[in-house]
Amino acid sequence: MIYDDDDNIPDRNEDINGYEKVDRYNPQLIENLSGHYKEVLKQLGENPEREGLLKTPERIAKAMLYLTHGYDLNPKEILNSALFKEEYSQMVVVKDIEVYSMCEHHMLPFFGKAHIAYIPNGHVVGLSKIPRVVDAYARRLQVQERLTNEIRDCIQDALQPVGVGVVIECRHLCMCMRGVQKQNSVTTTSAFSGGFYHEKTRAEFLHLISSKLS
Ligand SMILES: Nc1nc2c(ncn2[C@@H]2O[C@H](COP(=O)(O)OP(=O)(O)OP(=O)(O)O)[C@@H](O)[C@H]2O)c(=O)[nH]1
Ligand SMILES: [Zn+2]
Repeated sequence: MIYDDDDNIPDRNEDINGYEKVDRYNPQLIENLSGHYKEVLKQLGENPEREGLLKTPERIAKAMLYLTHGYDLNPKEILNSALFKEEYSQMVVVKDIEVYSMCEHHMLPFFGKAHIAYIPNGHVVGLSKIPRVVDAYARRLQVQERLTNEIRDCIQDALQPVGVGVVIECRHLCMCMRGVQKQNSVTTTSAFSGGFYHEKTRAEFLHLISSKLS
């Protein structure tokens, strides 16, 4: 069933991140989106009534809602929920964090790894919260550069550490399976703050993320 106008579409208002808030798990929203995806299948030359495709519009709707659920999350709150007073003043590095995001230009996936470091300034954060922040920003329509900066800024704001370093390496499917069709190109972006502008600190970070656990 397709809704032509605002009938039955869940209330929208601005969320904490300044985006329009949707009631992501509302069955009405899923039904509404499914109707649109059924139409997309038709327009692509498919027959949405054939057996294999009967549940596909609903599956796409649910998948897309999941792939954009980062809009519902407040990354700064995630970090603030697990700050611990601790006099550790060396670099903390969490590396090889899987990233799955979607480019905002083609809505195709880009994926790879994020490496995050910070130097505490009286507080450390629960380690799991760092990948959670990566996900909260990655599970939105993104460009890799903005994703990188947003993670840096969020950690800097919430922890007020001596500095933050973020390196992200991704493959963009919009460059592999269409367009320029370069299967092996990897894009690396980085963002730093505070102490990470110092050459030695940055070198230590880059060394730590390149070393492998044996
Ligand atoms: N900077 C940046 N560009 C991205 C990212 N993801 C996709 N893009 C690029 O966004 C650009 C959009 O360019 P357009 O020329 O408007 O789109 P297009 O005709 O589909 O471009 P092609 O991909 O070259 O075929 C492309 O060059 C993509 O490679 C990203 O995370 N960061
Ligand atoms: Zn793209």
